[in-house]
Amino acid sequence: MLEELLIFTRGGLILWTCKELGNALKGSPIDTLIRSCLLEERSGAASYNYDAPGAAYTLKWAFHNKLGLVFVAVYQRILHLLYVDELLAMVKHEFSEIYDPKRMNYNDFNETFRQLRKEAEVRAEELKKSKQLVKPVNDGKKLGQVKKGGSEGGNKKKSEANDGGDGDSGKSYKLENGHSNGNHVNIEGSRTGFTNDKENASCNFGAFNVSKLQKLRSKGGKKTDTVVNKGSKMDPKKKITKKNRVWDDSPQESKLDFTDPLEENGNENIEVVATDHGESMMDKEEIISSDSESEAEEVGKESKPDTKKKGWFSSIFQSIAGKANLEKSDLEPALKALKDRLMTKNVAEEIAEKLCESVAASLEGKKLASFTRISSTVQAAMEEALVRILTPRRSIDILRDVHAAKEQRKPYVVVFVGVNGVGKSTNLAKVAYWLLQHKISVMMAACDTFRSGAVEQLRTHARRLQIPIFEKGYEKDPAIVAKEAIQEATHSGSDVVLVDTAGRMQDNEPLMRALSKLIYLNNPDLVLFVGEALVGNDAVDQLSKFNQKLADLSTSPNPRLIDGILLTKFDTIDDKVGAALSMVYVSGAPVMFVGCGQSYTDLKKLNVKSIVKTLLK
Ligand SMILES: Nc1nc2c(ncn2[C@@H]2O[C@H](COP(=O)(O)OP(=O)(O)OP(=O)(O)O)[C@@H](O)[C@H]2O)c(=O)[nH]1
Repeated sequence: MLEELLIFTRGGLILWTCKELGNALKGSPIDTLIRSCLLEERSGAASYNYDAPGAAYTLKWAFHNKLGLVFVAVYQRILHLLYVDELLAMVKHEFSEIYDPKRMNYNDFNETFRQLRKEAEVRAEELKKSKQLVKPVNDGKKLGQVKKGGSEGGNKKKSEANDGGDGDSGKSYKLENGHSNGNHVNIEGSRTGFTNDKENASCNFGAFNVSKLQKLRSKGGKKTDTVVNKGSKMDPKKKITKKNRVWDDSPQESKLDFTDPLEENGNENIEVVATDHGESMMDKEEIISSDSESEAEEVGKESKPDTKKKGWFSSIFQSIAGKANLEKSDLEPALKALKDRLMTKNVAEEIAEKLCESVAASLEGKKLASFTRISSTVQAAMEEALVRILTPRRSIDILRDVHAAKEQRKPYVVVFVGVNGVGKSTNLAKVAYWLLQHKISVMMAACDTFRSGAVEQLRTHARRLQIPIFEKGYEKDPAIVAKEAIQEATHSGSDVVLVDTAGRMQDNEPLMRALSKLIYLNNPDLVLFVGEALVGNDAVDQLSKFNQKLADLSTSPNPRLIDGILLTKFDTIDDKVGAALSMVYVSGAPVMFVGCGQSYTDLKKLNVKSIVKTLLK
């Protein structure tokens, strides 16, 4: 049986909810759907599963993009209700007929809904009996015309008035009419406002199971639910060919700098480095604009419309110039091109696909007056989505947290994890250097007791930086070494312990188990995943499996997962910046540092604006 049907605006106002349905919902499935799925550019998924204690729900949704409305149905997963998609389409159609942005009370919709539900149930029953295949309903135009047989377009004036409604995002969802949740849901339009809630929810996205990780990340727990997804399969053999990769130290003429100096008010050394890099960055930016001037102008808010020849986007939309409303078929070619473009920038295929599905879902049915507006609207929607994903949902201010730990007389502990050779030790040393510049005392803990030479490598960094190192040689349990290092740091009054760990492949179960133990035993303040910016689809595999293994192999009921990402070798990737997007999308963890060279000062912050611009170029 259907548990809930809710209609709200994209701005967050609940317009109508069915009071007759079922019992009060357990947990907060709708809040979680919005936070974990709709606002994270995962709305292209077919459905969303939510587990609360004593209940397992499936949620389905439909958008009326032109009117800025969202329709969500919730039902018990066990029931496999066949009519929900049809019912949503019918409700969408009928409600759009009576919707008025100025109107607040829709009690008269109760009776309409009752009829629609009855009709949908009867149809589903008939189909079941006759074993016919359920035909998809297109926006309720064929079915459920309980009153008059209008269409979405029948509400022109109202929809125009509401066209800008999307900008309202950021208000709260006020649950009215005694909605069963009985609470207010704060939906921030920007990820910066999100808290890191622990929830039993997830979204499944094809083979690499993003949703599971999403759930694990937010809950910090083990598998609870899955989401049905029509989605595509990721072919692990399919690799993106990378061109012009440079491995040596020589600066590359055409490479880009997508980073910000680590600290605006940083120390002299970092500022000097930043200044040097700033100059070269300007050069590089100039190279980009002269390479593809017309395309670059289409990207971002600074772009000037229609001053140059039409780019790839424009040509794709030529066939639908002048269309009043965007339909899925209109969007498909453009989104296919967008997906390919993202993949050329090293975005993992699965991520590119999901993003395009989400953008399509947000644009379908939107009223677009002219060719130019179609182009810019699609581009703007993708740009917004990318910014939203890359902008950290919560700030992790290491310096502030270090001082807070200091006040409690305990060291702040960071564990560096990742696959082999990505630059863990080198970038650990860079972070140590950065902390020293902020007058924070640092101790290194040599917990790579596996690879020969690893301890000596770290010792060299410690000597150069003149900081203490805690080491116990090789073949020791790294979890115990880390524990002793933290005890030592507590005694000696070190502010921070940076724990180096052995590189390990995400599928290496014994080593992953050892890492899980290290994290469980020492409960670090920050688990930093060090990953190369050079990877494409592998980025997803590495990060998702690290998270998965940390969750599965932990003995704790609330396992710790990756808190942040340190992206290395950014100086070698030219404009193939997609790994940053893939990693953040798949883990939800922010990129906290970017390694962009082999000296201690080569550590920066990610410049989201620059990355987005490059991804869309
Ligand atoms: N160009 C460039 N090279 C880097 C960067 N960070 C690290 N490297 C180089 O990458 C190589 C591997 O670095 P390590 O720090 O030894 O990597 P690791 O992850 O500790 O290696 P394992 O302990 O074997 O897993 C070294 O040659 C580093 O100089 C970076 O940001 N840019």
